[in-house]
Amino acid sequence: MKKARDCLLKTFRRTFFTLQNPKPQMEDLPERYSYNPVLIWNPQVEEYFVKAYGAEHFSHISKALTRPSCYSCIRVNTLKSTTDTVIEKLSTIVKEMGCSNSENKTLVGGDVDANGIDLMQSDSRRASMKIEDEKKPVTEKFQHPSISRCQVPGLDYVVFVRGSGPHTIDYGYANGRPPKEVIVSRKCAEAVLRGAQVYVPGVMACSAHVEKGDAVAVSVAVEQRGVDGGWSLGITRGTVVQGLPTDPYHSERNGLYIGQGTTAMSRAGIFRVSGGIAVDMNNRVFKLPSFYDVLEGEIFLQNLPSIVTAHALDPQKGERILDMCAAPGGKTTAIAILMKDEGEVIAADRSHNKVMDIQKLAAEMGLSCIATYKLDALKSVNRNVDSCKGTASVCIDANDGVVNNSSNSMNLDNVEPSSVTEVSEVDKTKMQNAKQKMNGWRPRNGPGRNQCMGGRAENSRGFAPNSFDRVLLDAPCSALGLRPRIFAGEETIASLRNHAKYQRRMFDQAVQLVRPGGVIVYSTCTINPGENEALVRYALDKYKFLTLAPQHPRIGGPGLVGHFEFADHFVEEWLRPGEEHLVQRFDPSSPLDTIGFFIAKFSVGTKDLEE
Ligand SMILES: C[S@@+](CC[C@H](N)C(=O)[O-])C[C@H]1O[C@@H](n2cnc3c(N)ncnc32)[C@H](O)[C@@H]1O
Repeated sequence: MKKARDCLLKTFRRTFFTLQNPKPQMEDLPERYSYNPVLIWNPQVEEYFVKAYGAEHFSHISKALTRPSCYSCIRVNTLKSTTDTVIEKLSTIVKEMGCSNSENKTLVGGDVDANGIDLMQSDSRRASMKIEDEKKPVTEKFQHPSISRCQVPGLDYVVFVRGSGPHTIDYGYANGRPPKEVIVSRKCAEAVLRGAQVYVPGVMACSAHVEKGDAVAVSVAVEQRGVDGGWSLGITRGTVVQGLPTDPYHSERNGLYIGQGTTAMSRAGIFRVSGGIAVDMNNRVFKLPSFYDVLEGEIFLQNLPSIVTAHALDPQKGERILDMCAAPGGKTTAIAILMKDEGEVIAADRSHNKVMDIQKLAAEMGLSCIATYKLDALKSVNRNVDSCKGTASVCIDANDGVVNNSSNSMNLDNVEPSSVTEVSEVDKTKMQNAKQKMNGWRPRNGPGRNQCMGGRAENSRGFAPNSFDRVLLDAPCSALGLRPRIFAGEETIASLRNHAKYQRRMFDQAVQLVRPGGVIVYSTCTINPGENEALVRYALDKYKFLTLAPQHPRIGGPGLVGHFEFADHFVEEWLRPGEEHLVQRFDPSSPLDTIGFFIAKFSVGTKDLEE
């Protein structure tokens, strides 16, 4: 009887186990061990975007968002170097990295953008360059084939380095034996797809018996809808992966393998230590050369649309420019370089640490026309300094501990006597407090690294109305244009509308700060028309003295014309016919292969007639 029961149990276990853990079919494997994600959206947001773009176009955008651009875009600091020199230096670096030309060519998208502009030198041009090799200048001879100069007029200081992908990777699945695995968080995976390594905090789960030096297949666990309707990651950090369907998120991780790497520590180490590289990614689905920490001060890695934004602002030498949401300073430094470091670029941001980042970048790039301030963009206007061209601010200088009230700490020589703000008793007390605080901090902070403000960011209390020639509002946004993105479910219609409200309030401040005859440029890195075209509609309808201005260069596509009616009957108005060609919309699914981005440029007419 017992024998029969044992036998039955055995059969049951075998059957049950097989059902639970079906042997993977060989034909299923390429699909499982690949990178082919489907972006998850909130259903109402998806419906809204399908209405805006059409179903087919939106599915292309969704797909493009899951992948990184096929090239790195590098802006040369023309005040410190030349494009030729940078191309030569990068060629040496890329050669040392061992990137072969054939690899770099494989899956790179088209070179020609929607407007027919050849962004990079075409293959035929490269081929003819080889024939002409003897006659070429020295730089071109040393130019690596994956490196090219931007062909857009005015952007010849922009350099592209091609990457490649998606590559099919053999993860070593053999005879029903799955490879050792590491599962990482989504944020970690997105960084890896951009070229980063897997760091310890990003590892969620790992196979048993993983030792340092093991080859592992790296996949990503993406948030899933919970019973409460919210999104969560249902993996306890440290979970053991067995390569079986009983593993957490086993089926959900089909097609979410981002590459193979070598563990830099054992499984026990990964979950014991708090930092460091966990997996050295040496076989990636997307291969993009990483230029982190390379040619510091000479180059800046920046998305092409961000570079174009600085051009759209068209800053002129000697002008006073405000960058309202400036950190980490990519566009601020691009603007300062276009002004040949002559004039005044005020870079403000809400976050103290981020302001420090701008200072550091400006110092690295050797730019002295940039003054940084900690300031909430929603409180940028200070009517109490209306005769003043500067800012009412509490200046804290870590180098000498002196705390003063200044109108322009960067360049007092340029400030007219009438613009120096009088110091009230309240301000004096505040400054005294700040000074005491500062003295307490000084020993810890040491001397500052920035040429003007030392180790602390200066607090601004706002700027006088009409005190800037040009204002850039590169607004905080839903960032739904950033790539690569593996998950987009967190944004709802309500959260998208909140971003739009916040941006309108900031824009209202920008309008007050720019002088009549000046320029405002508004930009976002989102594909959401509510934060783009709808902001333009709001601006043009509310401020009759604003007009859309043409932008140069213009390499993005047209904006969206029309409107959308939400379930609560709120109607969101976009552009009107004729306006679409005055804005630039960078579509991630276009051959330009950039992030999703939007730029609008406004000319400011005579305000007093309309106000
Ligand atoms: C899109 S990023 C700016 C990127 C920057 N322009 C660049 O090119 O490097 C938006 C910035 O807005 C800042 N921010 C968000 N809310 C703000 C506010 N109320 N006032 C000022 N800055 C704000 C964030 O800290 C963030 O650095």
